[in-house]
Formats: sequence, C-alpha cells, structure tokens
Amino acid sequence: MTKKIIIAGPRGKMGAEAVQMVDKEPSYDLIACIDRKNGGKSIKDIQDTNGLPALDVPIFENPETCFQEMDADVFVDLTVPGAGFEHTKLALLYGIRPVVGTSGFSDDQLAALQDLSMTHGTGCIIAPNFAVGAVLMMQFAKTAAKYLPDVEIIEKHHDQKLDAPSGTAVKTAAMMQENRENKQQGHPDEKETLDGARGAETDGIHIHSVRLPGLVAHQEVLFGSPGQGLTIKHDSYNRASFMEGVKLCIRKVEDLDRLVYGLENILD
Ligand SMILES: NC(=O)C1=CN([C@@H]2O[C@H](COP(=O)(O)OP(=O)(O)OC[C@H]3O[C@@H](n4cnc5c(N)ncnc54)[C@H](OP(=O)(O)O)[C@@H]3O)[C@@H](O)[C@H]2O)C=CC1
Ligand SMILES: O=C(O)C1=N[C@H](C(=O)O)C[C@H](O)C1
Repeated sequence: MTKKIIIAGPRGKMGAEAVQMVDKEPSYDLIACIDRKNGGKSIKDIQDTNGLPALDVPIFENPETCFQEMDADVFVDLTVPGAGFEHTKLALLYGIRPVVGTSGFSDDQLAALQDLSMTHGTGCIIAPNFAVGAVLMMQFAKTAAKYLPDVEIIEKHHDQKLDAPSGTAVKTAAMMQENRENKQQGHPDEKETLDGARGAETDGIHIHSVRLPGLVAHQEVLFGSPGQGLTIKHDSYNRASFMEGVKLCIRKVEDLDRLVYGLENILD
C-alpha cells in the first residue's frame, strides 16, 4: 500500500536527500512538505536547492495546518531541535507517525514525546543516526565497554552542524554506560590549563567534537587498557548513507504504538 509522507526541512541537506529518496520510491507518496520560509509554494518553486527535484508537492509554513489538511501516514522531521520537537508533538496529536532524524533533543523533550506517543498509542521513531554502519559501531562499542571501561569518543562533522556533541555521540555514550562499570578516567588530579581541553563529559565518558568543512559525519570510539587499544570507527561519506535507515523507519513505525529511540531497536 502507498505510504503518504510529509517531510519537514526540505531545503536542508538531509531534507532534500529525503525528498529525492521518497520521490524515487514507488510505494511512497510525498504529499506535502513543511518549510517555515516557503508556505504556499510547491517544491518545484524551490527546485535546485540542495538538488530538490521539480515536484508538484505543496509546502506549508504552518505545521498544524499541514497535519490538519493532509491525510498522511508518516511524518519525517529533519530540522532543528526546537522546531522538530513542536512538529513531532503536533504529528502525534494528529495521529501521524513521526520518524525523526533531528538531533539535539533534551532528555525532557525525549521524555515528553515518549509520554505523548504512549498516551495516543501512536508509533514514533527518533533515530540519532540512520546509517546502519553507525548503529553497528554503537552496538560494538556497547559490547566493548563491558570489557574495556576506559573509553573516549571523537566525533567529526561538517562545520554547518548546529549541535555539539552529535546525537550519535550522546547515544553511543548512553549505550556504553548500560554495560560499563562507573569509572573515573584519567588522572584524578588532572587540570585543564585551557578550558575544554578534555572535551565534554557524560557519566565519566569524554566526548570531543571536531567541526571542519569537507567532513560529513564520522565517529571514533577509542578504548584503552594496559598494553592494548581498540578503535571502532564509522564514516558517512554522503547523506545517501542515511536513506536506507529512513526507509526502514518508515516501514517499522507503522507497527509501533510507542516511541522507539534508536535504529538498533528495530533492525531486523
Ligand atoms: N539521524 C540522522 O541520521 C541524521 C540526522 N541529522 C540531523 O538532521 C537535522 C538536519 O540536518 P541537516 O539537513 O544537515 O541540516 P540543514 O541545516 O541543512 O537543514 C536544516 C533545515 O531545517 C530548517 N530549519 C531551521 N530552523 C528551523 C525552524 N526553526 N523551523 C523550521 N525549520 C527550520 C532549515 O531551514 P531554514 O533555512 O529556514 O533555517 C533547513 O531547511 C540536524 O538536526 C542533524 O543533526 C543529519 C544527518 C543524519
Ligand atoms: O548533523 C549531521 O550531519 C548529523 N547528525 C546526526 C548526529 O547528530 O549524530 C547524525 C549524523 O552524525 C549526521
């Protein structure tokens, strides 16, 4: 059966990639987009932005009007945390299943969406990373953390990224923490002579964020123990790397009646 899809953020790097992917998939129908700057136009009016095709798909500025007027099955959000949170709440209220790639939600925002999804019995997937290789990296890191509790994360992204650390790094740390003994790393008396030298820290795990032009999305998880090291590394070289994961979420969200956080929970 054809899946009717709404995408928010179509002019963005990920949004434009998702519009192209949905357009090419015979069983998907892109019925609308949400874009705060182009309400009343259609995708063909803004074609060529990040390679958008000339599609006769209406654009809504107001997400609520879009969800009210368009009878969609799935809503895909690829925007920024503030707008993404509001969009996702509204989609759940209107019974449209959200697939959210937007990163940077707070724990409170995640908990609020979890509650809303549960209350309405409407499935929702929030995936910090849609690339299957990245999800495997996180799972391998989780396994390794049981045996090698000394670990640091280096994540590297393009220099247009708004949030740091990346959603992937935060999720990797949380997954490792499920398996890792609590541990103070480094010298107990260590001092930063330059603020931030040791990166950010969550549950004793340090995360270092690199932002450079030319990069897409890359992460290394470095484990150390006396006399040995282990590095688990993943690279996304382009945004097509995320699209199989988006498709998987669009397929799986239909069967859910609650929020799932992370692609690893729905991999076949
Ligand atoms: N889960 C995953 O696998 C991946 C997730 N991401 C995440 O997806 C999100 C988008 O990434 P990317 O495409 O690279 O980012 P871009 O900056 O290229 O695109 C973001 C889009 O969101 C729009 N936007 C910004 N602010 C608002 C707002 N307040 N309301 C509505 N729309 C807004 C922007 O439009 P405007 O011009 O109006 O600002 C733009 O079209 C990020 O959170 C990123 O971390 C990225 C890659 C993979
Ligand atoms: O902004 C990006 O580009 C990416 N964001 C996600 C994140 O914050 O982890 C996923 C991927 O790393 C690309």
